[in-house]
Amino acid sequence: MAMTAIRTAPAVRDTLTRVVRPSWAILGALAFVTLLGVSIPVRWQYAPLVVSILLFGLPHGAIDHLTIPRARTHSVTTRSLATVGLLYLVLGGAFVAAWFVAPVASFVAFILLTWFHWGQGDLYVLYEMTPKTRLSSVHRILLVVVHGGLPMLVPLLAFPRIYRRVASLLVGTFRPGGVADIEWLFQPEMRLLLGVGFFLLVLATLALDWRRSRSLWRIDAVETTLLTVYFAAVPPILAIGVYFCVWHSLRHIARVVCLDDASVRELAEGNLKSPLRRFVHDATPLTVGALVLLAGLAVVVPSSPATTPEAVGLYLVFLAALTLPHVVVVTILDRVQGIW
Ligand SMILES: CC1=C(/C=C/C(C)=C/C=C/C(C)=C/C=C/C=C(C)/C=C/C=C(C)/C=C/C2=C(C)CCCC2(C)C)C(C)(C)CCC1
Ligand SMILES: [Fe+2]
Repeated sequence: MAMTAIRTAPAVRDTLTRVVRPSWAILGALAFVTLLGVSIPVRWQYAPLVVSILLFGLPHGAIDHLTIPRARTHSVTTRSLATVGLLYLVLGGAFVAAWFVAPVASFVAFILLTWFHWGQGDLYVLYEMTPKTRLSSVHRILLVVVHGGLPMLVPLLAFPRIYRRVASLLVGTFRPGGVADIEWLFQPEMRLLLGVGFFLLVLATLALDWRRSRSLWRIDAVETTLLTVYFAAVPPILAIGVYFCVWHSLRHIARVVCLDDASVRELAEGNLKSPLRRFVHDATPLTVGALVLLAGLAVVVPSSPATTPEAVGLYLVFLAALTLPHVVVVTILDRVQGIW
């Protein structure tokens, strides 16, 4: 069985620790106040997703065109830029077309793709935080399945009605009432089956962690428990919005910032400003480019959004289209960095 361990500079690990700890604190605090009975008005629950358009969320993918050359320490050329542009055009365009033709299947594909992608993001962080640990491929796959499954599956188990409403919003933009095709997914028997199966996978993963490395086990147990409680307690639209910004996107931004040697040096000296300024400089043009495309999508969909939930639904469809090429870039990055 293939075993992998990646090499990590201590400065990279320190940078990741700096973003991992606040993400634990923020999600933990939100879960805690929710469990105390504090409820956030529904209108405000959309705020983190709206904020993610400019902060963390959209920008985290807006440097995809620079990521692979940097990871390979090659220079960025017109050809490398054109390749990423074409990747986005073909895969992103195909996914948008798929929403028009088969909205229900596209929704399910979006959930499964996000499941993989958010899991792969966490796998990288676990590797970096425990750099001498070698993991079998089965163990890596289980970590991806569990970490991606926590945000995608726990809300389905805990808040099936809201999950269904979001599904209906996304699918309904293209085919009103189409969500009826996946009614079975929200039934108690199905959720019980998925919940039990997932719980067994969590136990198997933690058992493998324990055998392989106590520090991996500690971090994984903390993250798994935290994310389970968080997604079981916090209303899903709010929970996913905050997670997307301060967990997934922030970790990815830290990862790509650390591909730049000058930034790593500055971070080691405690200089956070310059690497951050460079990131904003690199990510701004294509964040703006993506916003223009989002505005274009709002015009061509069959029912243009008229309310905040509908606008957020359309933004999620847009993210789905960006996710496919983004996942290809991150998967190549995983390969270059020796995760797979
Ligand atoms: C480079 C480039 C560009 C840009 C790009 C970008 C900017 C990217 C980004 C990317 C991104 C930014 C991505 C993202 C992703 C995201 C995601 C993946 C999400 C998901 C989510 C979900 C799936 C959710 C859902 C839900 C809710 C919300 C609630 C309830 C429950 C549920 C779960 C259903 C352009 C095109 C301009 C051009 C070409 C090149
Ligand atoms: Fe991502």
